[in-house]
Amino acid sequence: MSTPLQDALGTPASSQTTTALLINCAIDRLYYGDFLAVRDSHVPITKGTITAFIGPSGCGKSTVLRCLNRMNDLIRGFRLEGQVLLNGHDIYAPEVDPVAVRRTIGMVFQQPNPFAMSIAKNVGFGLRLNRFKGNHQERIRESLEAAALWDEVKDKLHSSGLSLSGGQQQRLCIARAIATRPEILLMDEPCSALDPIATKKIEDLMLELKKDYTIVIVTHNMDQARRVADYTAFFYVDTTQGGRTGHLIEYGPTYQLFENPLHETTARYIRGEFS
Ligand SMILES: Nc1ncnc2c1ncn2[C@@H]1O[C@H](COP(=O)(O)OP(=O)(O)OP(=O)(O)O)[C@@H](O)[C@H]1O
Repeated sequence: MSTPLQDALGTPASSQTTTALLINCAIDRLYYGDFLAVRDSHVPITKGTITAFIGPSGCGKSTVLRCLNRMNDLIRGFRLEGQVLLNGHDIYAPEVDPVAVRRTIGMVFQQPNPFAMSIAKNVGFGLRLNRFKGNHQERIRESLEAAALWDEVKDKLHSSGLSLSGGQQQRLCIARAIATRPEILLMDEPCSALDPIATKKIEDLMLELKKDYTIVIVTHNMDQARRVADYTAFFYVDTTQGGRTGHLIEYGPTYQLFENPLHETTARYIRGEFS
């Protein structure tokens, strides 16, 4: 199902990458119209790991996440100064089709958003869109199994996706996102609409999926970042002087960032002194 472009994006440009560095996100300045939303945020994403973006509201976590698969392109006035390299290839290069980027880098949103169609059709949606030549039923089953949902829905594959609980709907959306076998999964606060039991299931699922996918998650929940993330990036926006531009304060292995942060602002955030 891959296109030549996808093949190119998936192939490391030999001299530019190490095997572990999958995405090199180097945002110098990012604008929505005249508004400078994010500055100076360089974040590496390592293959086969979970990276968490944390920080107070408005610091640019979701904006930076959406840069990784060009979802911001859909927002009027969006402009990026910088580069996002996937396997050493600039995903913002003029010849790159953003749709192909999004095929390689899937996304799951804060609110579970199944389509108003059957469970099976939800998961098979991207397969139909991409004219997948393989066995659809088999791929749908594999994806539901990988999303830890198969046992709960195998007898009602033709029921509406909207008939599932919130946690099941979110796992359905994960199954839909992985059905086309992206390389990377972006998750924007995937548990914020879920209860603690459903949240635990999604966290367990993330740890399982990390064997096959590289995951980047935005979370407000610092305990969640500690539980699931190998690496954490802390963003901050200092609004006290009327500023509203978010930027990266520090990035590192999760245990290091939480146990021994380099910056006082990080330490204060982790101690819960502001949110
Ligand atoms: N579509 C948009 N158009 C204009 N400005 C936007 C848009 N989306 C976000 N912004 C602005 O960009 C800045 C960063 O927003 P973003 O949603 O990325 O932050 P965040 O850290 O994810 O916040 P939260 O934790 O509240 O979701 C904010 O000032 C926000 O108002």
